[in-house]
Parts: sequence; structure tokens; C-alpha cells
Amino acid sequence: MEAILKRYFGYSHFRAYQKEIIQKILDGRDCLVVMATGSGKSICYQIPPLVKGKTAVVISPLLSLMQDQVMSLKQRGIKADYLGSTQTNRSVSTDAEKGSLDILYMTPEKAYSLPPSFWTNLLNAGICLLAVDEAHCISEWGHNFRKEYKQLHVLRDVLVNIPFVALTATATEKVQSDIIGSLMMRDPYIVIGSFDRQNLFYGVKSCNRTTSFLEELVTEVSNYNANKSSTIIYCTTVKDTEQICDLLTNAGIRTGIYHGQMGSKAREESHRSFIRDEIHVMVATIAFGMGIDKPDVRCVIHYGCPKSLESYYQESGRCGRDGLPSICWLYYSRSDFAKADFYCSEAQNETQRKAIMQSFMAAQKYCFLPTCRRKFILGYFGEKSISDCGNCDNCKGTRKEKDLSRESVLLLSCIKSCGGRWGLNMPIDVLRGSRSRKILDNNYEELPLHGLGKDHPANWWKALGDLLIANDFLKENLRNEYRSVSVSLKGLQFLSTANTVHETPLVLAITPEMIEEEEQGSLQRRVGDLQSLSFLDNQEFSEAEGKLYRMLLDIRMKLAKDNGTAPYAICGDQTIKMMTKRRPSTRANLAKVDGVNQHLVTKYGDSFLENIRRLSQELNLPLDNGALVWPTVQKGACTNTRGKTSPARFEAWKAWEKDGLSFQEIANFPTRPAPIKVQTVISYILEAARDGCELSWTRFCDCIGLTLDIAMQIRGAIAKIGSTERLKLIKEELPENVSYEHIRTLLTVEELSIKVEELFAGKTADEAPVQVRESPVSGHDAEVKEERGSCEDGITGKDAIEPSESIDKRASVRQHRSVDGRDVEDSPKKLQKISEQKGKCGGTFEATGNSLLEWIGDHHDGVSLAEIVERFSGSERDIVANLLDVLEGEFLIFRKNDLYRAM
Ligand SMILES: Nc1ncnc2c1ncn2[C@@H]1O[C@H](COP(=O)(O)OP(=O)(O)OP(=O)(O)O)[C@@H](O)[C@H]1O
Repeated sequence: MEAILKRYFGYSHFRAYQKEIIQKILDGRDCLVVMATGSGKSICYQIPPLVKGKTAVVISPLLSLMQDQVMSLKQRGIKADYLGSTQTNRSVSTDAEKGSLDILYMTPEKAYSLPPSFWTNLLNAGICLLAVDEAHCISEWGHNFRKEYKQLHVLRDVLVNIPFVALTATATEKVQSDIIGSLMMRDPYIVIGSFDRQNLFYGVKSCNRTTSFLEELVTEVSNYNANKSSTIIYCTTVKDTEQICDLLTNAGIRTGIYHGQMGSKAREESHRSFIRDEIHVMVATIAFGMGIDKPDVRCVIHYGCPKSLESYYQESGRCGRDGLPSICWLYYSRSDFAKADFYCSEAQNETQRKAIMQSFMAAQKYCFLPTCRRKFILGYFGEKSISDCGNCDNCKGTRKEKDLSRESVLLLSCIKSCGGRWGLNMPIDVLRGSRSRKILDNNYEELPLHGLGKDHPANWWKALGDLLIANDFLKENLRNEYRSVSVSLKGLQFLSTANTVHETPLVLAITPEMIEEEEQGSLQRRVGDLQSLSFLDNQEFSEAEGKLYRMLLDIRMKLAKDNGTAPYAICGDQTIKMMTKRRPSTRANLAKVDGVNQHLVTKYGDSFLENIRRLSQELNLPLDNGALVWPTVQKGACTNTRGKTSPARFEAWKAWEKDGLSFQEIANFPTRPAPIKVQTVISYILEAARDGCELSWTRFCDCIGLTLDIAMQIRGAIAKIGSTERLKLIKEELPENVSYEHIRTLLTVEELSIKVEELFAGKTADEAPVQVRESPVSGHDAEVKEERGSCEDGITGKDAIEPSESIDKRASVRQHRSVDGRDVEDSPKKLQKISEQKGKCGGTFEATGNSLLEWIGDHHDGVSLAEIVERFSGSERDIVANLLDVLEGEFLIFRKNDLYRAM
């Protein structure tokens, strides 16, 4: 599975849940996958067909989505296509029927309309799964119900014993059981991942739709545009999209527009230009919602409150799907909240109406929220988060607080006096001294509170009402189509302790809308000022690297244009960042960059390498960024003297750092009353480092076997758990070969602000930690040792391949293993050249491409460089390493956790 992940997708590690889901599908089990947008659900159904060599059928709601996915898959060398009403190419259906596609997308309508013979033929040819993407569309409780999705169970009778896989980013418990029931899933394997999108900043602003506000919006968007950051502005009406689009266009920003009233050609063109980075700004209604597969959208602005929190999560989730920091702003105006009735009119029955109303109210509450926004979103989807996120406008502490006890007493009392049977408007009109017909009819002008709230405008009072709802002093009641507010128990308690002389302070975070009303509409804060472009800057780059990065983005753009595809389909921004940092000079080093797949190396590898070479020279940047010296901690508090650390820690540290003893030797120190555990020694040394003792981190990481791969896995686990407090939970998330010592070391390194990536940057296979690994701190080490033993014992004459026969045999092995001949065209020549230099050491086994490939292929759990060098001691170490590089560059082998495995 890992080999396929690297070969086609370029990634070395599965993300959380991916591997287990794929395994269940391969075992033939139905699966329900509820995981956040951008978490990598697609790979779960894209890998099984490549493992099994059978077709995966994927039901997808939108044509544009299918087209984008097919385009990306083709760029990975995967045979994919789609069947939809606009598909003019009849051969797709014929090819699909014969089973010659890896992945076949189709709309639900298409799935019903295909003749039974299509399915029979496909079943005979081989089908490995039926995936239902955006599966929440099945449920009436979902925010995007599609009746065509409801009929999908008919395929169950056709595709007997084929696993059904339902995938969605948003499904409450009700929606989940609807999906399972509707698809008639049998004992499905259910995975509910976290909804948390940690790379997204969430922020809300009230907007008054005045000219000055719109001017600010244009200024902000033009900054994103200048930075070539893709931005989507979602509007709630077609009229708004047109207005905003005109404004941006008049300001000289090339802007796309997308809404349901446009013809399909114009929409397609708009969509195409956006995903191909020909334009960076798209103004759209939610018609441009689910269909966006572009991973590098850096900012999503909602101009108007969306119709539900689910929609907001889904639409804002289009942002930063590549995991890089991105921004989600929601601009609401009070008029947005009058649209509830309009949304409810879409309901076909009472259940749906209730569902629509509830989720609309949740979106409204989100707008007025004074506390952590992420916590609120996660809570809504039933996920508990303990701490505030620190990455939303409220957590960033930009809100103003004020004692609002007097005003709160007035509003709560007035709502109570009016009998708690109105919305906010009536009691606010009373406070503001209105003598409208309704007020007179109810004799509210006689209330003592009448006219006491004239010093604030109506919108200010409404904002306070929303604050009191958000803080549970008021509760909203839903009766038929009407919403009313009444004083909650908490509100009543507050009223009983407070009086109009406001003895009990009530400090609340006031909303930007209240500030604006108080400041008579002057726009105090610039749109987006909380989160500006600096947030998206590439701070990890030097000036020269920054230039190289931008140039490589341009090169990717040109390659995409020349090949009629989108830049992101070639590789993601993160991969271009890694290329910028590493600056590979060979195919092998390019292949090692995460996100680089075989197709990229074969098709675009030479272009990238040539440009990296030329540009790096121009910018005076070294290639292969391998000359980096591993940094040591410069704290200097404790070089020879104990400083502030304890005697036990100091003793362990000194013995290891200064005297060069191994962990084991220190543990068995003769002067000790009793030996201590190796783990304890490691802890002492780490604690000494924390206390300021300089440590040779290179040697330390080598000795405990901590590699960059493992460090990244640990980071992933920490991100998933959301805390570094409980090591046991982190450990449980990780494979067995990752030890507590690895986790503790990474935490210490990060605590000391040592950049982990820098620590490992440029670490080549030659420097792999295995050679000096000394301590059995993980189960993994034991495995390696055992296998090494068995390798030595198991060598027979048959294992050695005669140099003379090696090239031919290798060619046949290569042919057999490659996807298509074109991919490895020039390999025999290169391998021969390298193998000709062999044999100077005169050891037992000499390395050739073929012998290496076969020997590595025999070791399914992988072999380390040290073991390979030991096995092929008949060749010089450099020659072995070069051969390995060539094999890796041609995707015949790959490395995981510093172990080589065959593809
Ligand atoms: N194992 C992995 N390592 C690194 N990146 C990955 C991995 N798996 C997926 N990705 C990347 O993450 C991004 C999002 O993946 P994907 O499109 O599958 O998300 P999704 O969960 O289907 O999102 P959505 O619900 O928005 O459609 C893609 O750019 C994909 O290439």
C-alpha cells in the first residue's frame, strides 16, 4: 500500500485512518467515513483499485467535481474518467465496461440510467468498490439533500458483495444513520475523524454594506490577488455576486463569477480559469460549493451569513485543503437573519423545515459568538475540545470587553415585561420609546421601561440581544415559523441579583457591530485587519529562497498550461516549498520530496531539475541542501559544570556527551548501587538538555533511531490528540516502532525551539541513524536485528547475481515492475554505468541494480542502508548508494522510516 501511495500520490505516509479504511475496503467491508474537508478521504477509495487491479466506481454529485478529480488522477498516472450527461466521449462507457479504468466517476442519475448489461460486464471485468462521495446528500437531515441520492440502494441489488463506501465531511448522528440505512450497508466499518481544520483561521465581521465597507473589501482582496493567493468570495444572492464582481473588476482585479443563472458554458469557463490559476479571485453563490477540489485556496470570504453552520463548515472548508495556513472570514449584516423564512420555504415537510431552521440559527449564533469559534464549530458537530484554539478572531484577543450590566438589565426586563412572546424587535422598540400601532395595541407604552433605551440605536440593542442569547441569558424559542426570545433561568437569576443601579457587573465582549454603532458608523477596523497577508508569508524562506519559490510556482504554471491541466494537479504548493528548500539536483533526490510521484518525475522531472539547477546558481543557493550541519543547542548554561540541573541528570549527560559512553554503559555504571533502565538514562539526558546542557542532537537522534519520518508521525499524532500532555494517548496513535523515547525527544527538541525540519534537513541515506543505533528503545530495533541475523544466515549462492547477466535481468524486472515502459526508459543505461564502477572492495556480493532490487524485494518489511551495505560489501558504499538513488528515482524502490522497500 505504501508503495502505491508513493508511486501515484508521492506521499510517504498515510494520514490518520487512511490505511485502516483501505484495509477494510480490501477485506470487502462496507465503510462509512466521516472526516473533515481536506483530510484525505479520496485516497481511501482511490488506492484499493490500484492494489486490486479492479475498477472503483465513484458516485459524485457534481460534474465539475468529477472533471477536476479525473484531471488530477490522470496527472498521477491513474486511469480515470467520468460518465455524466455532458460526457460526449462514448468510448468512456465502452472502456469502463471492459474494466480498463482504475476509477470511474458518475452522477447518481447516470448510475440509474446505465443498462443492466453495463453492470454485468463491469462485474465480470472486475469492480472493487462503490464509493458514494458527499454522502450527506442522501439524508433529508443533511444540509444538501439530493433526492437522486436517495435511490442509490438500487445498486445494492446489482453489486452484490461489493463493498459500499460512503464518504462525507459533515454528518450528524442522524445523517450517519440515514446514510447507513439508505445504502443498506451491512455491518459497516465506521470512522469518525476530527472536524478540526487546524490550519484555518476563523473570523467574523459585521458589515453594513456601505460604500466604504465595500472599498475596504476591494483593497483587501486586491492584496490577496497581488500575492497570487486564490480567494473565493461566497455571496448569498446573484445580485451580490454581480455587484462584488463589478467592484473588483473595476479595481483592475481579474475576477471570475459563478452562479446558477449563468449558462453552463460560462460557468465551466469561469471554473476552469480559477482552478488553472488564470484568475485568482472567484465571486460565487454556493452553486460553486462542493465542486471545488482546488487544494490551494488561501482565503474564503462569506459575504452574508450562510444558511446553515454545516454549509459554512463545508464552504469555508474549501480553503487550505493542502494543509497550509489559510483564512476564513464571514461578513454578516443584520438583514441576513431575515432570510430564515426564505430558506424554510425550500422544505418539503416539517422535519426538513425544523432541520433548516435549527442549522440556520446555529449559523446566526456563530456570527455573534464572543468565545472561541473553533470550539463552537467542533461542539456543534459533537466534538469536544478542551482548550481555546488561539487561531480565531476571538482567541486572538482583539475583542473589546465592556460592563453592559445596565443595558442588559433593561433589555432582559423589557423582554420579560412583554411576556417573552416576541422576537427582539418589539421589546427594543419599547425601550426606544416607539409608539407604533403594535405597541399601543398592547399598552406597552405604559411600561416604566418605555423610552429608557433611546441612547442606543436599534441595531446596537439587537447586537446586545444576540450577545445575551450567545451567553445564555436569553433563550430562543421556535414556534411554527416564528422565533421568539424569552429570559432564561440564568437571565432570571441575573435579574434577581441586579437592579437598574447595576450593582452586579456584567462584562461582555462587545461585537464589532456595537463598536461601529457606538462610533456612529465609522469603520474602525479594516476588513481583514486581524489576519493580514503576513500570516500567509513564507517566513521559513530566506530572501533568495523566496524568489526561487515564486519562480518555481511560475514554472509549474507554465508546465500546467502547456499540458492543459491545473498547476495543483502537477503538485501542491507544499511540494514546491519542499523543492525550494531541498533544491534537488537528481531525479532520485527529486523523488524523495514528499508529494512527488512517479508521473511527475517522468513527465516534468527534467524541467524542474533543469530550472532548479539554473535558478539556484543564479541565486547563489547550494543544490541538494545536504551540507547542513545539525545544530546543537547554544544555551551554554552547562558545558562542563552542573549548572542548574540535578546531580543524576548531570552525571548521565556528562557520561554520554563528554565521555562518549553508550546509554547501556551508563545504565550499568559500576558505581551505581543497582543498574537503572536505559529509558531512565535517556530521560535524564533529555532533562539535562532542558536545563541548559548542550547536547549533540545529531548523535542523540541517531542513537535512539529518531528520524524525520518518525518525528512527522509524532507531530501528526499530537495534532490529532490536540495536546502534548498525555504521552500515552500520543503513543497509542503511533505505530509500534515509535517509542516513548522518540516522543520525549521530539517534545524536548521542540521545547528548545530547535527546528525539527532543519535538524533533519539534508540528512541523506548515508547518514541514516541505523549505523549508530545502540539502544533497544523500540520494538522496531529488535525486528531489524532479528532480520539482519537471518539475512546473514540465509545467504546462498543463488542470491548472488552474476554481473554479466545482471543488466538484462534487471531490465526485465524493471519492465515488470513499472507502470508503463515510458516511465523508466533510460534506466538500464544509467544502472549499467554505475554498476561498471563496482567491485573495488572485493567483498562477497557485488551490487547491481538488479541484485539490489531483488534482495530488497525479498525483504517486505524493509532493509536499512547499513544492512544493504553489509550485504553488498563487494561494492563500494558510494556505488551502492548511487544505485539505490537511481532505483529510488525510478520508483522501483522507496524509503519509509529509513528502510528501503521495493515498489
Ligand atoms: N497521506 C497523505 N499525505 C499527504 N497529503 C495527503 C495525503 N492524503 C491526502 N493528501 C492531500 O490532502 C488534500 C486533500 O485530500 P482529499 O481531496 O482526499 O480530501 P477530502 O477529505 O476528500 O476533502 P473534501 O471533503 O474537501 O473533498 C489533497 O491535496 C491530497 O493530495
